[in-house]
Amino acid sequence: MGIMVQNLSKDFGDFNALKNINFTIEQGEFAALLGPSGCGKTTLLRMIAGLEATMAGEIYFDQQNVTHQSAQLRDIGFVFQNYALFRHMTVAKNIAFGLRIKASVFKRDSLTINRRVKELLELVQLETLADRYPDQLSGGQRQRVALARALATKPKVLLLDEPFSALDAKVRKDLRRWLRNFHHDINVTSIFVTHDQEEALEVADKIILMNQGKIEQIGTPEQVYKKPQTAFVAHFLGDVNLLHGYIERNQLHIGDFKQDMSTQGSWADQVTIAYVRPHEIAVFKSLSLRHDSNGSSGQLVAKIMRLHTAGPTVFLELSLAHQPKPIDVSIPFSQYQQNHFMVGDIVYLQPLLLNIFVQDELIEFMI
Ligand SMILES: Nc1ncnc2c1ncn2[C@@H]1O[C@H](COP(=O)(O)OP(=O)(O)OP(=O)(O)O)[C@@H](O)[C@H]1O
Repeated sequence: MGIMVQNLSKDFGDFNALKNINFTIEQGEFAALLGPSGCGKTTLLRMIAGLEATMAGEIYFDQQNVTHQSAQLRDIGFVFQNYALFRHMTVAKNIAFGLRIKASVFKRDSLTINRRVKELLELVQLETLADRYPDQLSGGQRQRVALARALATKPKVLLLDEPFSALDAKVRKDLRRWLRNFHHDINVTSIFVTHDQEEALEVADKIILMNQGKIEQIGTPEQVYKKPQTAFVAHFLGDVNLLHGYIERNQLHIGDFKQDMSTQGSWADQVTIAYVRPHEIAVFKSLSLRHDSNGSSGQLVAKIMRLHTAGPTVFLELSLAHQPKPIDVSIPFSQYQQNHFMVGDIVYLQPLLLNIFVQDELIEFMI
């Protein structure tokens, strides 16, 4: 089932928690609502579920307007942050719970219910744990039971509110990979709330990135990561370095690095801020005077202040002339070995991908 949200707003007293939210999620898509704490993700998810009243705007499931429909009628499976399993019930009984409640509606007898529970246990790969109680399970297993329970009645939409937040980092990582594959198999339209950018980038087909009750950007993980439309998105999605520069006569200058901007139009002379990710900077031991076909020339001169290796990657902290703060660059270990980089070395940098902003608006994107 596809979901469409139109002009949705929500106030709590004087506080404007959601401001004119618009997006669509296609049938079978896995969307992440991503943003910092307090940006309105849970409120939005609860409104889609029908657990929070809508003040302005509309919610459609396929073509049907469900804005004022009760949660029970929306045919939704919900997985919460904390597992919310019944402690006095076994895994199988927890999963069967929703089915038994709805048994009269679905005309299900015990045999049908047991068959469905078995099916769900297989789906979440917990067949052998049917008779355990929640206390006898790991956090990851409990969350899989919660997922099976949410899916028991074959909902058309699955909503997950920070489903992994109570788990430790390793289990969290394993479970999100598992969920990605699992979603691929079940193909239920799903929305997943998280404040963890890595999680959203790894799991979701589509990311809806929010900040202070508004949507900053919607796109695939690759689009939001590589083409952030606002400075907030660039900052929020992973490590970025900030480089101060200026445009003069249609040429961008950052230190000795220059980029011709005239192919993209005509630019007023102005100060700019460019964002570049640590792995999107090439590091050279000696100065190269080449002019690239994309109109860039020159390199940024930098000094290695610190370096440390972490498995296959080496992290360099570099200070640059005319830049107020040092920047971080990551390179493959093999390149570090070949070049014998050492603290105190002077090196030459070439940005491979720059996002340039003028007063928080993205004006240019290039490779
Ligand atoms: N019932 C309520 N009454 C008043 N304010 C509320 C209520 N529920 C949420 N808020 C406020 O609305 C804003 C959005 O809250 P929400 O829980 O949706 O954020 P969130 O992005 O899910 O945050 P988190 O990641 O911390 O869970 C917050 O500032 C919160 O304090």
